[in-house]
Amino acid sequence: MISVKEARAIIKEQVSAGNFLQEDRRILDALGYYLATAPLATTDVPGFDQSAMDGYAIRMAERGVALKVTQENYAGVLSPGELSPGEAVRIFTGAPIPYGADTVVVQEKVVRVEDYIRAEDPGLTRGRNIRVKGESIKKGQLLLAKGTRLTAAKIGLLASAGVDLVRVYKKPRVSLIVTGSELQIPGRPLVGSQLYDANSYQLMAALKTDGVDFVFLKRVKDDREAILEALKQALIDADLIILTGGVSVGEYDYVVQVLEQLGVERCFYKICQKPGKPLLFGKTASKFLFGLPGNPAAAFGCYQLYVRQAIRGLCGASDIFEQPPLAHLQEAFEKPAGNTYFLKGYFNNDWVEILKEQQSYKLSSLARANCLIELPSEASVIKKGELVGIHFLSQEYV
Ligand SMILES: Nc1nc2c(c(=O)[nH]1)N[C@H]1C(S)=C(S)[C@@H](COP(=O)(O)OP(=O)(O)OC[C@H]3O[C@@H](n4cnc5c(N)ncnc54)[C@H](O)[C@@H]3O)O[C@H]1N2
Ligand code: MOO
Repeated sequence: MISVKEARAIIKEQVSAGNFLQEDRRILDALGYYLATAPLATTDVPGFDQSAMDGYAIRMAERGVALKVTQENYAGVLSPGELSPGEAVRIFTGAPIPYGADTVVVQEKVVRVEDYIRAEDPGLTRGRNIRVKGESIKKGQLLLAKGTRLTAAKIGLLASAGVDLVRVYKKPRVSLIVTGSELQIPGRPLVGSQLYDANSYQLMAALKTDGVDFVFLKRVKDDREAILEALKQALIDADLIILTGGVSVGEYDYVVQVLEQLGVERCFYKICQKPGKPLLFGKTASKFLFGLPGNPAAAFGCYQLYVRQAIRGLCGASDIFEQPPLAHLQEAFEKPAGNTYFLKGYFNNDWVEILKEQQSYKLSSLARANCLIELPSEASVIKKGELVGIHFLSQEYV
């Protein structure tokens, strides 16, 4: 059995050595992807000197003088035109500054009588309300660093600088194999000692939340041949295989044996942690595999703590298994030293509460949780108010 720290180090090392395939994507199809090369601005932003306000373009030296409005510049106008002495140009936000003008006075600070205006803004200074060409971004400038994950705001930045294609790391295709002869699909009646399959649903949903687009799902009975066939197929279909159930020591727990038969190298099996002790991590030449324990809260916890980080790594993230944020523990907790505990928790305002019902078959507490609290292996008494690491669960925000 290995420690949590060792398990993290092994996954990080293996995943970082993975063969990262790249592809070009349109920026709108690249949300959540990691950049494989740094995109450069195709243009200056702004591309020309332009007005930041609705008002009048003037010469600063002619402030306070009656000026004839000779022209109107709106955003998108083809030519900026020219401003001669004694003139003003009616201008709108985003419109080009006419040659000869050096200042824009906002319309609220202008007195207009027919075709004449007078700028009455004592605070006006030269260059006011003008966005200068290239002030925000210079043509050829590096917009985002390699390894950056594309978010909505970053996609907006790329678009503003004229970038339409980006080179990103391909996301892994995932196969999810859910084992268990006792499993029934929600919506169908339970027979005998059947129970509803929660794992495939929670993991599919988590993968979706985490931006994994290609997931093949297969449910199989605790049958050696069926597991073998499902795994053979998964090794063809996917880059990452996630199995749930059948990783323990029971008579019907075939996963470990079948993996050996298929030549999957076992990187580790069993971690000094609770829950999720029987977690398995393996690899072939180009694929990775996790065997998650069947108990649903343990399976979900192992997904959040390990699989999700591996997926991030395979997507090109370099910051996997970073130190988790800290929170104050709301009440004291005692545990035996030697195992890392991951407790279902609720974080709020710098404090974290340990939820009732920590057993790994109980999902109502997991559904209330927004994080897992990490209590280190060596600790046996953790006092109220002590700082502990918290791992936020995959969540979508609206
Ligand atoms: N003698 C020992 N027994 C067990 C040990 C051990 O060390 N020695 N470890 C226990 C721990 S901890 C866990 S976790 C489980 C892991 O067992 P498996 O991964 O082999 O999982 P199963 O036996 O298939 O199932 C465990 C439990 O979870 C339920 N389950 C399974 N799949 C689903 C699903 N998709 N949706 C909902 N519930 C599911 C299953 O019915 C069982 O109740 O082993 C302990 N035993
Ligand atoms: O540790 Mo098991 O993974 O408790 O349910």
